[in-house]
Amino acid sequence: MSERFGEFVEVRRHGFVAELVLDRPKAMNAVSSAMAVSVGEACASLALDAGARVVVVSSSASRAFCVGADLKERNSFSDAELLRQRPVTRGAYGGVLELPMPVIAAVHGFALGGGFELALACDLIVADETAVVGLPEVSVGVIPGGGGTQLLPRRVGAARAAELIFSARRVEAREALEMGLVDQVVGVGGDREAALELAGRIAANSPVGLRAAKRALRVGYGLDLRAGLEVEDAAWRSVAFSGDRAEGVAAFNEKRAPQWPGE
Ligand SMILES: CCCCCCCCCCCCC[C@H](O)CC(=O)SCCNC(=O)CCNC(=O)[C@H](O)C(C)(C)COP(=O)(O)OP(=O)(O)OC[C@H]1O[C@@H](n2cnc3c(N)ncnc32)[C@H](O)[C@@H]1OP(=O)(O)O
Repeated sequence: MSERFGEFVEVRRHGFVAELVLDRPKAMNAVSSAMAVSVGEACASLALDAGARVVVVSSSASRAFCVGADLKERNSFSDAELLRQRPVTRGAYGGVLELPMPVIAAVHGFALGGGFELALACDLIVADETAVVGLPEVSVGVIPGGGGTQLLPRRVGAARAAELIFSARRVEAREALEMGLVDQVVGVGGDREAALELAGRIAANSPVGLRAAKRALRVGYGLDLRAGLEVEDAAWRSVAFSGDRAEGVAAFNEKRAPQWPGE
């Protein structure tokens, strides 16, 4: 089953895994205003989809995951149009970042600028050997505006994030893995399959638990330990009396696979 969101985004279902496909291959998924709107709409729909336990963000473009903001479109923008477009693209990136379930980016080819920021907004990044990532914005006179200045240091530390953003350099797959910019590197063309396989393994777990664990990880990160432990306690209490917990414990004791109620 699949659903289109505008011309450039498709959502496909694989059981409890939803795949959000960036589908503007002729422009290497350059993020135009229309595409940003569609990404935001698709995320708003997925956020309310209890059957989507895990989301994979993939690309139909052969050479790229996403090459960032559409510089051709932006070249035609007046200052007013650029400012008007900002909340639209914030909606797209915020939509990915705020998805309540685990999100995995499947990256091959170029993931640059806003394209890498979309991947950084995901929880995990699976790349193939062709992946080339980076935040080159200062080389075109801007700065990472899709969360990169905040998300990259959380992945690789302040100094490495500074080096990558200041130098605007691209990083190929193997070095990206060593630096922690991506979490897995697979053979050429294997990123989507590997991401869907990982998503399937994660989706076999409690959907209630997965969403609570993501909340604790996201909200607690960056807090001091005491405040972080309070966030974890609140997340624990949100699942302590859930149907999923009851089912999980019963299934373990009855030596059978759980059938998660998802509530
Ligand atoms: C996380 C939640 C928080 C929310 C906070 C707020 C959110 C706000 C959201 C803002 C959006 C993000 C903004 C972002 O930070 C800013 C940017 O992304 S700036 C752009 C960054 N990207 C780049 O700099 C990449 C530019 N492209 C290249 O470097 C090269 O094209 C390439 C990708 C390395 C490929 O090089 P080549 O193989 O040599 O091929 P070509 O260069 O000839 O390109 C082929 C063809 O594609 C066109 N193209 C490539 N990139 C873009 C692009 N970014 N936009 C538009 N078009 C692009 C290129 O022009 C060629 O076209 P042709 O000449 O064939 O017509």
